Amino acid sequence: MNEFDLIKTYFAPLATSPDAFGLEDDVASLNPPDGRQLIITTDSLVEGVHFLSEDPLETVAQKLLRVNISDVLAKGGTPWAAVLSLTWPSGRDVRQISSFADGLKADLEHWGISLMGGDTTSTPGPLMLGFTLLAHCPQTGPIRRAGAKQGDDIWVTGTIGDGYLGLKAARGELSLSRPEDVALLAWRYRVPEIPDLSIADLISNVAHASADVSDGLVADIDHIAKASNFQAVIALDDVPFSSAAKLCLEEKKVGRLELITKGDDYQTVFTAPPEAKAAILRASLQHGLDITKIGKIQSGQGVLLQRSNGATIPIRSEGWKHF
Ligand SMILES: Nc1ncnc2c1ncn2[C@@H]1O[C@H](COP(=O)(O)OP(=O)(O)OP(=O)(O)O)[C@@H](O)[C@H]1O
Ligand SMILES: Cc1ncc(C[n+]2csc(CCOP(=O)(O)O)c2C)c(N)n1
Ligand SMILES: [Mg+2]
Ligand SMILES: [Mg+2]
Ligand SMILES: [Mg+2]
Repeated sequence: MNEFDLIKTYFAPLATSPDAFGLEDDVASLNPPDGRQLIITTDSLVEGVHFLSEDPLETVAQKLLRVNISDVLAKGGTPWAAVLSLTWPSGRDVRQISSFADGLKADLEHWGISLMGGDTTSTPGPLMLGFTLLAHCPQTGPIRRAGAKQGDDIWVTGTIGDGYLGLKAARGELSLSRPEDVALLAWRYRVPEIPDLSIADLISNVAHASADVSDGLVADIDHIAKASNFQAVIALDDVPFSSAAKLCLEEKKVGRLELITKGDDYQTVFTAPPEAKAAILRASLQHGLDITKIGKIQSGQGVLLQRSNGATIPIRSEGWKHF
């Protein structure tokens, strides 16, 4: 199958918007929906850096979408259209593109995203995937990292640390008294859990500042603190962990500090004024969103960690850095 057959067979069916011209032209066109503002983000995945060579490509495709969708949701945006850049290793069986396309289709459909175009190349190096996601948000614009106010509560969706533990699990470096939890964690690494679409409206309606967690909970809260020129206090006892992560803590396979600093979570962390609490809990109940209050914004700089005895200590974590 040559490059053009491949695009026609696997990617053209994912171009559901007529403005993608069936992936048979030099460009696609876009008009944001009436009354909405266009937002754009891009994140790449590289074999051996973001996923393991032996990971099924169906899950790699889902991870590729989710690491991008998490940025958009955290800004109060609705995912809409996307561009895919595929750099295929010359030594990898091209038939694997079929599983990649299956994973892509599942998540594109789930999130209502049309593929608008892309690029296909080969390389003597590792598999590299670039994904650019276009989305729309209210005319008031995306919720920024800057904007947190003194007295805001800090909230986080889902649970923290499964991606980090899942990498150990996927590498065969984790054993637990419940082996099914090892398998579950490896799955979480390959297909990160991200909040439901309903988080976008909640963020738009109540958040002063917001970001997704990718580099690490502490580092990403620090981004908000820095951009907003305030200090964040995280109550360590309140950070939500999955039952598998709790088992890892009980069986001393990991420490809580590792879980909150290592990243690969893709949940949303946001700040909101205390009076928004009722609306947040209502949305959480109404949409089945899992949202936990984990801290406060106050005057000062950086991030403090509040221990069980109430004492606060500064915590510095740069999070994941490529160089
Ligand atoms: N090579 C680049 N060229 C232009 N802008 C870039 C480049 N790399 C990053 N940026 C921009 O820098 C800012 C921060 O990017 P970063 O990738 O750290 O954010 P993120 O996607 O939220 O985090 P993560 O990559 O860990 O998911 C964004 O505005 C991003 O568009
Ligand atoms: C094989 C393997 N080793 C390490 C990690 C951990 N990791 C890689 S990049 C990243 C931050 C987000 O990426 P970026 O900043 O590029 O968007 C994290 C936490 C992984 N996922 N897979
Ligand atoms: Mg990025
Ligand atoms: Mg990102
Ligand atoms: Mg981000």
